[in-house]
Amino acid sequence: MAAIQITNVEKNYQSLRALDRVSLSIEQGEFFGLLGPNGAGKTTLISIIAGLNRADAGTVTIEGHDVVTDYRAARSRLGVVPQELVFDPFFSVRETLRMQSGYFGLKNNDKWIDEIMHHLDLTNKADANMRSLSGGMKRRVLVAQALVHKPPVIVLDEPTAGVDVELRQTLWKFVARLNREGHTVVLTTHYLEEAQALCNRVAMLKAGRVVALDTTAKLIQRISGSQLVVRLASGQLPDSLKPLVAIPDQLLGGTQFTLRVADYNDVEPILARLREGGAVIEDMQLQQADLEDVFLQIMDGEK
Ligand SMILES: Nc1ncnc2c1ncn2[C@@H]1O[C@H](COP(=O)(O)OP(=O)(O)OP(=O)(O)O)[C@@H](O)[C@H]1O
Repeated sequence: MAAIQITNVEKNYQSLRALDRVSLSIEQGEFFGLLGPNGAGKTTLISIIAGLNRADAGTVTIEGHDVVTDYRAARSRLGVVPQELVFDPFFSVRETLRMQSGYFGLKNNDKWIDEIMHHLDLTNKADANMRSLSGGMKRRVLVAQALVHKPPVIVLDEPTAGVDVELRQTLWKFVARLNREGHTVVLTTHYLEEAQALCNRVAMLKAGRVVALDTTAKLIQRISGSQLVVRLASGQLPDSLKPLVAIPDQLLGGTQFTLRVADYNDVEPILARLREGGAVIEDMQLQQADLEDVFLQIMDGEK
């Protein structure tokens, strides 16, 4: 049984099609990345998964339970870390987590609450009022809140947007551990190096449609070989090299170009052509392709 089964989900906001027949099957134990540029539909999809928003068509099930017709069973299997920070400012961290436990009918949950607070480095803030916490601390509580009922499926909507390196590391360590212990994790993020490091499989959304779905490794393999990034001090990229440009937007007038190369042997002829064309190189680097390159290519509609 899939952890999350999304079948032909559609969502319209007036004339805007935010989700266009999205189908995804996320298996139990996966660490799954949902990627896409601003406005692609990620948050809309997550809020439908969480039962906070209704699809116009299609279905979503969590471990077999429909999020609309079997809401309570679906919701109890799901922990959602939303993008926005919304709290009652008058409660302490511990009270907030106890209340959330109560919502799921859990009375004596302090042992697990203590454990979550420990892993998220919140223990010394347990009795602090929510309103006294910094934004990053509030975000930790948001994560803790999503986990109070030990949900088998955890969905994180941009949990590291604007948070410091320390929280990112604390958070990923904990989430990776939960994943190793068998929890399914679905993540949206704009930090593609994070997605690359953590997710075994990735879906890319663009304008409400799934435009790529594969293992992270296979997506990266789609970009064969390496990339030569050259920055020109003067001159222009000769026409003969333009077909090698991996990121078409760079042809719109920049001085930096990312060129596809199979291996080191390709580099010297490229440099020769640049010199013949009168270009002067300011800087160059040979890089392995990564998820960000794949993302840019797919979003540019090249592949
Ligand atoms: N309540 C709403 N009313 C009208 N349009 C909406 C509403 N919520 C979202 N949209 C639109 O639906 C589209 C998808 O938005 P969504 O927030 O799901 O994108 P996203 O991929 O999460 O973007 P981001 O990366 O910026 O968070 C956008 O064009 C957005 O403007």
